[in-house]
Amino acid sequence: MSDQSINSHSALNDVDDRSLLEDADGDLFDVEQDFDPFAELDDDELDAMLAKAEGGFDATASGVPEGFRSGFVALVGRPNAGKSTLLNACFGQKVAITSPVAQTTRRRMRAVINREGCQIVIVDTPGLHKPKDSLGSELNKSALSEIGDVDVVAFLVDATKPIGRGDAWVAEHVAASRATKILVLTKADIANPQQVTSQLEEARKLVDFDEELVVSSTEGFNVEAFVSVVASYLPEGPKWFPDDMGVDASDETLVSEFVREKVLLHTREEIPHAVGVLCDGFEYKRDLLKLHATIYVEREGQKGILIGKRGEMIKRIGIEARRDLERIFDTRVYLELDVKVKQGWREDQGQIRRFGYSADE
Ligand SMILES: Nc1nc2c(ncn2[C@@H]2O[C@H](COP(=O)(O)OP(=O)(O)OP(=O)(O)O)[C@@H](O)[C@H]2O)c(=O)[nH]1
Repeated sequence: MSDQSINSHSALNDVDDRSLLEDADGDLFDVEQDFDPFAELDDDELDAMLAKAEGGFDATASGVPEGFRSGFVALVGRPNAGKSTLLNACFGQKVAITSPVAQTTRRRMRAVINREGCQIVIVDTPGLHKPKDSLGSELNKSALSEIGDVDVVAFLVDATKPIGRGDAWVAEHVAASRATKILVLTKADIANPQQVTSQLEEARKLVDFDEELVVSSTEGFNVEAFVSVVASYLPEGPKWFPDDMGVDASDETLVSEFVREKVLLHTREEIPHAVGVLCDGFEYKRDLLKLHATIYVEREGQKGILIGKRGEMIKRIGIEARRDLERIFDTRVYLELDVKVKQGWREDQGQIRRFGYSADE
């Protein structure tokens, strides 16, 4: 479907739509966040997992080739280090949203990647930072909880930004982990050789790394090398997930995240941080996927900016989000957006949870 035909049908583009303009003080919706990593396993796989937990993995019994490796790697680092971009590059498709805005990632996302002889679950975490509100504390909690729970921790450091106190603080947590530690210097394509050398030297002072790699996720440089290095440190084990497992985000989560990414890309200053998105309508009608999402901001002024002059901003956000969603769901998409005000939601644990941004998700 062309933009023109979507334009002519979607209420998204109808800025006189009352729902876009009315004041909103209703409660947020509950989001379904019910990913159960074990729900997909059959009895044999569960048995193999239990055997492993009890101290032994029998490759023959589990049906995977001798020497097959599987496990979890967490990507951690400061906001903007390039964690989500590396996850997308390893996965081979954009599933985690990315933007130049710090703290883009608010939900831990796990993506299953399969390569010859191994299955790796890559865990993207929110950037670790000094929290300014309850939302920030939740994001840190979520990222830190992963460090203690995986086989490998990849500490991502931006090659172009001098290592500072923030990195040192992240490094303390990485150093304390019992997992294998890999230093990943990111954005090699825009760093000069001196930056790379000095960043590596500085990072080595922070943690005793088992391995180090310089990568460019956007250029695909050393992405497969990263996968191979991670795989070499994983324990022998079964395929925990079916090959087509993909990511642990629900369809509704992907919708709300891709809408939020477009908000981050097109707005400035406080708006990106004040925005929370919920997908509250998801319905297939023959070959059309009908979606509805509500964008929550904290103040009336922010709502006005988001809608824009004659609705141009919200229209742009909707068109770009729809394009991504058509690619992800491989079908035509009809997307409606509302903008509502929810004052002070970033200090409200209940709302943070309903958006799916809490550490317990
Ligand atoms: N040139 C270049 N830019 C990159 C590379 N990796 C990431 N970026 C850019 O850096 C910015 C931040 O990338 P993200 O992947 O969103 O960073 P993140 O660590 O997930 O950020 P948070 O969600 O804030 O924790 C985006 O604008 C990316 O396009 C790279 O290899 N090269």
